[in-house]
Amino acid sequence: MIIKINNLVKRYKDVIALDHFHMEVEEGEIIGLLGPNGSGKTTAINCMLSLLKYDKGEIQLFDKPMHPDAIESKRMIGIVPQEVAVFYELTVYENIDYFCGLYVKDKARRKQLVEEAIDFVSLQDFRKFRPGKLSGGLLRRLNIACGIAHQPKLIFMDEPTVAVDPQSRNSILKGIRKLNDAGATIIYTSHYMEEVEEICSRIIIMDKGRVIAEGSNEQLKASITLKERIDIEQIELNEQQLSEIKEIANVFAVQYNAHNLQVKFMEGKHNLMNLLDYLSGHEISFGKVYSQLPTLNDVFLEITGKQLRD
Ligand SMILES: Nc1ncnc2c1ncn2[C@@H]1O[C@H](COP(=O)(O)OP(=O)(O)OP(=O)(O)O)[C@@H](O)[C@H]1O
Repeated sequence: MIIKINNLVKRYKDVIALDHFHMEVEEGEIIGLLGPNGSGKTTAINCMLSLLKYDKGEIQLFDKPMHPDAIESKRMIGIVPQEVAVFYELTVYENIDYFCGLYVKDKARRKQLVEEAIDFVSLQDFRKFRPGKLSGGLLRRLNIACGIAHQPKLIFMDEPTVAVDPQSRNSILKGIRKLNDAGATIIYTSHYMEEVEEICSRIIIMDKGRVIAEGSNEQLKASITLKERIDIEQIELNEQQLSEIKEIANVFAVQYNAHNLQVKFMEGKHNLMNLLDYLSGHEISFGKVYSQLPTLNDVFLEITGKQLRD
């Protein structure tokens, strides 16, 4: 087991940042830690890395208890922090070389690793640039190169795509898959559900310091009642029509305001057809119609009653 966490509790005075948090990670997984701002993702990572003291619980990395002096374990870990953490007076090459040098003392080996990291994040043309001259997306890529140059087995990435342009974001996500293909286990925190859906083999959803659901993207979506959501714009309905729509097969929730209708369906077939049949049978006119499958936001909403993102 690469990570095993039991009953982790972390308080900041009155705030419970982690409330009996648990997590188990096997080699080769890409785990998505998904939760709204303040749900405890960064605190969980910082506790795992022994950067933060915690009040209660056990943390094992690589089957050994984790503590601040666990040098052997730390050598096998790469960290890409949320805030870009590089030296502005060093060049791209020197930054990566510095971070790699914390773990790899052999100069020839390090040179090779630094070159590989530069290739990996496609910063070949910028190796002599200082960070101040790089765009936001390139800086993020440098941040990643600094975290992974020593070829760690376990990589923590804390919101690596915040504030990057779509092109850099795609290249970061592609890079994460490549690292995983090369054997790294990855813990990826985000509040962007689309990214987590795209790259994670398993997703752990957090709220208020607790794990509220976990599983693959498909398992999580299968676990909720909602299976299809139909939105209809520019529609005029009276109370009676609304209660009749509630009686259509598989409907379990109906919302209507400002001439917009949203109908939620549980498992079943022909939902759109049944709804449109009802509307045409009652000569009700309407504008655009959208049918959507559930998202991870729906999973979060059904469990907590609130949106994943504000
Ligand atoms: N140094 C600190 N002092 C006091 N409270 C803190 C501190 N760091 C975090 N918290 C609180 O702990 C809770 C968890 O915060 P944390 O940063 O771990 O969440 P997060 O899920 O990583 O959020 P974000 O997506 O915004 O980074 C929040 O209520 C936060 O306000």
